[in-house]
Formats: sequence, structure tokens, C-alpha cells
Amino acid sequence: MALRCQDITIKHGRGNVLANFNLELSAGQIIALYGSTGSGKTSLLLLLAGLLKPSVGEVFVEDINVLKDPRRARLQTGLGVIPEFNPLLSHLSVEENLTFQARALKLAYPKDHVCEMIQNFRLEKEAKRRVDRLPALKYTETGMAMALIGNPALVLLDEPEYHLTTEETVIIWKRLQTLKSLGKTVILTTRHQEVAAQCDQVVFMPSGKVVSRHELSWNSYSRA
Ligand SMILES: Nc1ncnc2c1ncn2[C@@H]1O[C@H](COP(=O)(O)OP(=O)(O)OP(=O)(O)O)[C@@H](O)[C@H]1O
Repeated sequence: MALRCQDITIKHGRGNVLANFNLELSAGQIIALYGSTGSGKTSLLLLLAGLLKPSVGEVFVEDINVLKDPRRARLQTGLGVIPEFNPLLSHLSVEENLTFQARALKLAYPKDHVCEMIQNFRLEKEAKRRVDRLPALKYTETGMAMALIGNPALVLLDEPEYHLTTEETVIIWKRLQTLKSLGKTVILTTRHQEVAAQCDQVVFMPSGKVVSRHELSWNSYSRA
């Protein structure tokens, strides 16, 4: 089991973003949280990352209770760039950001992990550049490197196609397939049907209804 959300209610202000929300997903898949603006996709990512507390409910990642054991859960969960909660420090370089993350996760041999990520994402030329001066693809890849540096089982990405060209989106998609082949679970948010349709499973937000790609019929489910 990659994750389980049990009877989750998230309140923002006076309203509920999610109410009595339940979700169970198995490991090793690419999963889309698909829904329109304001349907709670980012809130769910933050919840899974342990960065948002629900008013009610429990969250388990790899059988770790995220609310009761956030430190252990954090080692299993890598979060990419989220506009509302961006882990990238804009005035620091790629290398400095990765080093910061490696130290925050208390990884042994942080330099080795930083070098590995820079090599894997072919960020050698950009390593000393400030992240706010990177082209969009390299910025997204730096966010993915930040998410992956602790070798988590679950990788969370908020609209990874955002700001990217079609060709760049294909490059990111290949990277996601590689993560899947390594046994990782990838959860991404999207507002785009064509992105969701490429994923193994689609979670319709805010209902939490899960449909596998093979069962998907957009005509009947697009308003689920
Ligand atoms: N910190 C906050 N305080 C108050 N309301 C919030 C907060 N964060 C999110 N919301 C509200 O909660 C609802 C869900 O927001 P969320 O960002 O999770 O949706 P989303 O599906 O990711 O939307 P988008 O596709 O635009 O990113 C929205 O109505 C939003 O305005």
C-alpha cells in the first residue's frame, strides 16, 4: 500500500476543501490527482507530505502514520516544486538548494547525494546558477532532484507540466516512467485530461474516485 487517507476533512476558512475524503492507492504507479481549480489537489499533496494537518482524519504513507510520525514519513515522501510551498530557495544555486535539502534530511554523505542528483538530472552546467534564473525545464528538474534526494518511496509533484513546452513535458514524462521502473510511486496533480490520461490511475478530485487508465471513459467520468 503506497498510501491511505482515512475520513479526511480539510477546512480552509469557513468551508471544507475536502470532507470525509477516503483514498487508498497501491505502490509503484503513476497517479494523477485530476480536477479543476480549487478542487483540493494541492491541499491533498501537502497533506501527504505532512505539511498540512487535516481537521479530522488519518494519513498513512507506506504504513507510517504521517500525523503521528512525521519525521519517518518525511523520509518516505519527496515533494517537488509547489507554488504555494516552494522548497526551492530562489536566491540559492541548484547545488546549494540540493545541499540544503540533503542536510535537512540528515543524509549521511550529503555531497555524494548532491552529485548523484546533479548527474542524474544532467544539471552540471546549471549547478552554480541561482534557481530563479533557470529555464523552466531545468527549474522543474531541480524541483524533482530536491524531491528525490532522500530516495523516497513516494514522489509528489504539483502540475509538473506547468510552464513547459510539449517537448519538455515529454522529457519530464520519461523521467516519471524511470521513477516508476525503479519501483517508486509518483503522484502528480493536473487540470489537463491529456496528462491524466497517460497515468496508470486517475483520482478525480474532490470526490476521490479512483479509476484506472484502462477503465477510463472520459465522457462518463469527466464530471465525476
Ligand atoms: N491557506 C489557505 N487558506 C485559505 N484557503 C485556502 C488555502 N489554501 C487553499 N485554500 C482554498 O482551498 C481550496 C482548494 O485549494 P487547492 O490549492 O488545494 O486546490 P487545487 O485543486 O490545487 O487548485 P489549483 O488547480 O488552482 O492549484 C481553494 O478554494 C483555495 O482557495
